[in-house]
Amino acid sequence: MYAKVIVDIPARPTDRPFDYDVPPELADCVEIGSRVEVPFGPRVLHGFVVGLAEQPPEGLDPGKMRALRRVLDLTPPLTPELVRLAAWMSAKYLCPATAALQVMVPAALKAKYDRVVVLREDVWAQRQAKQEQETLVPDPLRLELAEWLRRKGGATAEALLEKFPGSAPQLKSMLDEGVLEEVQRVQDRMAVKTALTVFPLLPEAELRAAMDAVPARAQKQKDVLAFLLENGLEPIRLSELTQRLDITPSVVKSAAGKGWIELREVEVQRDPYANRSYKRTAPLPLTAEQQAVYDTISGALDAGRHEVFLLQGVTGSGKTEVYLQTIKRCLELDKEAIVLVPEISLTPQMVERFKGRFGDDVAVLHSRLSHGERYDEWRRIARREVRVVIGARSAVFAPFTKLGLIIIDEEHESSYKQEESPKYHARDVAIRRAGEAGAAVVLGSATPSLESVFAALPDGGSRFKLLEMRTRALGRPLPPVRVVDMRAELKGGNRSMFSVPLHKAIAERLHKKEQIVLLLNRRGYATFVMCRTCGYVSGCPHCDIALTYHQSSRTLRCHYCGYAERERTACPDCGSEHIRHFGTGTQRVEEELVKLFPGIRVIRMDVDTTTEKGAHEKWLTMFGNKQADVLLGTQMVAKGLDFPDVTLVGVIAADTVLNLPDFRSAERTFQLLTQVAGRAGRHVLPGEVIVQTYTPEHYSIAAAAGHDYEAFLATELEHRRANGYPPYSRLINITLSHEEVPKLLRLSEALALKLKELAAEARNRGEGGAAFEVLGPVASPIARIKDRYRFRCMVKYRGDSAASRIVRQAVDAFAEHVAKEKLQISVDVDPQLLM
Ligand SMILES: Nc1ncnc2c1ncn2[C@@H]1O[C@H](COP(=O)(O)OP(=O)(O)OP(=O)(O)O)[C@@H](O)[C@H]1O
Ligand SMILES: [Zn+2]
Ligand SMILES: [Zn+2]
Repeated sequence: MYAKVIVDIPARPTDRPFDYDVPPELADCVEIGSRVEVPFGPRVLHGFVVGLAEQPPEGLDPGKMRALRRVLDLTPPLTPELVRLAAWMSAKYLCPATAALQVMVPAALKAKYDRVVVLREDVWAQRQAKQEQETLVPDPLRLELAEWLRRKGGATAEALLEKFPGSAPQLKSMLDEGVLEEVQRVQDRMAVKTALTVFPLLPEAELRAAMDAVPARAQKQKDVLAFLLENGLEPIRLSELTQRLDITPSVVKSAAGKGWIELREVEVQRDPYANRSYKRTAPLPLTAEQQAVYDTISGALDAGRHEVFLLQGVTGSGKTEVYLQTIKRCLELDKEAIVLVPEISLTPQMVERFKGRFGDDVAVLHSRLSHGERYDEWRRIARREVRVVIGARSAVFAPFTKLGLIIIDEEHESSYKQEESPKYHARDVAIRRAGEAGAAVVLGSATPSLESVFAALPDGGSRFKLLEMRTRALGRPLPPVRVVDMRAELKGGNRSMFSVPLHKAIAERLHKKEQIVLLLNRRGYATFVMCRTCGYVSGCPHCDIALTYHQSSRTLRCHYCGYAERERTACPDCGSEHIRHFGTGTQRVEEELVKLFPGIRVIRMDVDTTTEKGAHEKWLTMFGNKQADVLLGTQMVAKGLDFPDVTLVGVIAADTVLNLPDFRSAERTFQLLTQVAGRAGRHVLPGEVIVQTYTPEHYSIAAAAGHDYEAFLATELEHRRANGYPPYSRLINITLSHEEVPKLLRLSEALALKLKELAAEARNRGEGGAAFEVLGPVASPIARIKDRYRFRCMVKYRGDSAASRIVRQAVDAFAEHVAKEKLQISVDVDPQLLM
C-alpha cells in the first residue's frame, strides 16, 4: 500500500502531498486522516495521511520510495471528510495544507509526544459480561492484550505490536469498540490527567481474613482494608482514601507491598462543567413564528437535505429555543449537531441552556479551557460520547461523522474570522462542510451581515433561505431608544460623560431597584497616553501605533509587538507633568458613576476584570442575583444576556467605531447598538435605551434607534454598491512587509503589476479574471509593525472567478524574494479587519 502525506512544514515548497510506501505491518493501522511519522530528507517529520492507494503512484519506482516510520494514532484524529475540507481551505484561503489540517486538531495532539493505548476497564468489563451471557468463546489474544495493558497501565502501539505480533486486527477492533483508547502520554501535563487509585487485589473472603490477621499495632492498615470491604471493594482514589481515614499514603503503600491491594494510575476526566448540576429543561411550546421556522428547518433535516437558512429574528424573539428544538429533531434522526457561538457570548448562561436541555450529550469547547480540558472534551466528541458540540469558531471542526446540523449564532460577528493563518471564516467553512455532509445550516442573528442578507436576495442568487421572526417570544415590544446629542450637552455646559437624560434614567432605576447595563465600546478607542501641554502621544518605537495604557500593571503596551514601558510621570518631549491617560476607559466610567451616585454597586466587565478563569461567570451570576445595580462593560455585555430586571441600557459613546477607516464601520455600529438595546425589557418589566453620540444624524445610529433593519440595509447596500464593496464584490488583501521602505515599495509595485498581468492572461484564455481589479499598493493603515514597514495590495473581484488561483500564482512568483530578501507576504481572503 502507498500513502500520500502532507508533512508538518508550513511553507510553500513543501505544500504538496509526498508519496510513501506503507510497510505491511502498518497497513492495518493507516487510514486517511492518520498522523504518521515519515523520513523527510535528513529529518523525521510528522504528517497527515491524505490519500491511500494499492498501486504505486505513476512514474515512481516503488523500490526507491521511502517508507512510513510509524503511525502515531491507531484511531485517526481526522476523518476523511475533514481531510477533504482541509484541502478546500488550503485552496480557498491560500494557506499551506498542513496549517489547515493542524487547526482541526486540539493543541495537545500537536505536541510531539508518544501516544499510548490504554484499557478502558469499565467498557472491557461490560464486554466480558456480555460475552459470558452469550456464551461466546473469547479470543485469547484479546484477553492477553487486555490483561497486559491493564497491568502496564498503557503502552505505545509500537510496543504492543512488538509484544503481540500479528495483533493489529484485534487492536483495531478493540479500539473501535471503545475497549481500548489512545491517549496522549502525560509528559507535559497538558495531556491526560491521571490519579493514583487503590484497587483491592483479593476477593472479599481473603481480604477479610487478611484484615483479621493484621496485628493490632498496624491498626491503620486494618482501617484501610475495613474501608475497602465496607465500600464493596470499589476502587478509590488514593487521595480520597487518605483523607477519609486521615492516614498517610505510606500506610496504603505498605498494604500494597503485602499484595492485598495495588496502586495504579487511572485517568481522570477533566470536565470543566463537572460538579455542577444543570436544571433539566423541557422544550417550551413554540410561538407561531417559532413554529413556522422550526417546521421549515425540520423539513430539510428530515429529508437529509443540505440547505442554508438565514434566521433573522429580533432580539428576544427566541432564536435559542428554536436552536434547541431543531437540535433535538436532529438527534432524533440519529445525527449530530454543532453550535457555533462567538467566544464573547459563550457565557455560562448560554452553556447552561444547552446543558439544561441535553445534559451530558453536550461538549463545550472554548478558549478559556486549558489545553488538557480542551483535549478531553475533544476526545468525548471523537469517542461519540456526545452528539452536540457548542463552541467558538474552531468547533466547526468537531470530528463528527454523522453531521446533520450546524447552527451559527450571531452569524454577523467578526470573530468567526480567524485572523492568523489559516485565515478562515467559520461561516464559509461550515457551509462547505455541511454541503459535503448533506447537513442543514442555520445562520441566526437579529442583525445579519450584509453578505448573508445579500445571499438570501434574488440579486445575490437566493443561495440562502430567509426565515424571519419579528416579535419577541414573551410578547414584549422592543424597547424605545432615545438618541442624545452629546454636542448639545457640551454646549449646554455638561462636561460629564453622562448626559442629563442618562443621568436621570440611572437615578430612577436605582430608586426602583431595577438593573442597568452600560456599554462602553472601546474598540478602536483604546486608552492612550497624551501630554496635555504639547499633544505628545506615547507611541510604540517599533510600530506606528499608540501604546495602550494598562491600569492593572501601570504600564504602556503595544498590542502588536508586545513592547512595554513603565507609566510616565513627565512628558518625554516637553517635560510637562500634565501627561495622563485618555480615552474613556471602563475604569473611568466606573469612577465617575461612583462619584455621581454614592453607594451604587457596579460590576465592571472588560479585559482587565475577566482574565481570570471563571471571572465571567462570577460577575454574571452576581449580577443575576441582583448583587449589583449596574453591569458596565465592553462588547461583552452586549450579547446574549437575558436578565429579567434590566430595564435600562445606556451606551456611553455610540460613534467610536464609526470613525475607523473600514467600510464595515457603519454595519458594526448598527449591529452593536441593536444587540445591546436588545438586553432591555426582555421579560415583564418594560425597558428603555439611551444612546449617547456625537453624530446622531448618522444612518446607522438613526436606524438602530428605530429598530429598523430594512432602512439600514437599504442605505448600506446602496453605499456598498456605489463603492463596489462586498457584498457586491469580494476582496483579497495582500500585505507585504520589509524592513526597508524603498525595497518594499519596489516589490509591492512589482507584485501589483504581476497580478494585473496574470489576470489579463487568464482573461485572454477565457479562464476567469474578468472582474479582477488591483488597488494599490498603498501603505497599510498600520504602516509599521515590529520594525517592518507594511504595504498592501487589495484585489477586488466579482463572481467566482479564478481570483484565488491568480493571487497564488503572483505570490509564488515572489518566492525568491521571500526566501532571500526577507520579504514577507501575507494573504487574507475575505478580510474582516482592514488593518
Ligand atoms: N416559546 C417560548 N415560550 C416562552 N418563552 C420563550 C419561548 N421562546 C423563548 N422564550 C423566552 O424568551 C426569552 C428570549 O429568548 P432567547 O434568549 O432565546 O431569544 P434570542 O432570540 O436568542 O435573543 P437574543 O438574540 O437577544 O440573544 C428567553 O427568556 C426565553 O426563555
Ligand atoms: Zn509634552
Ligand atoms: Zn509595537
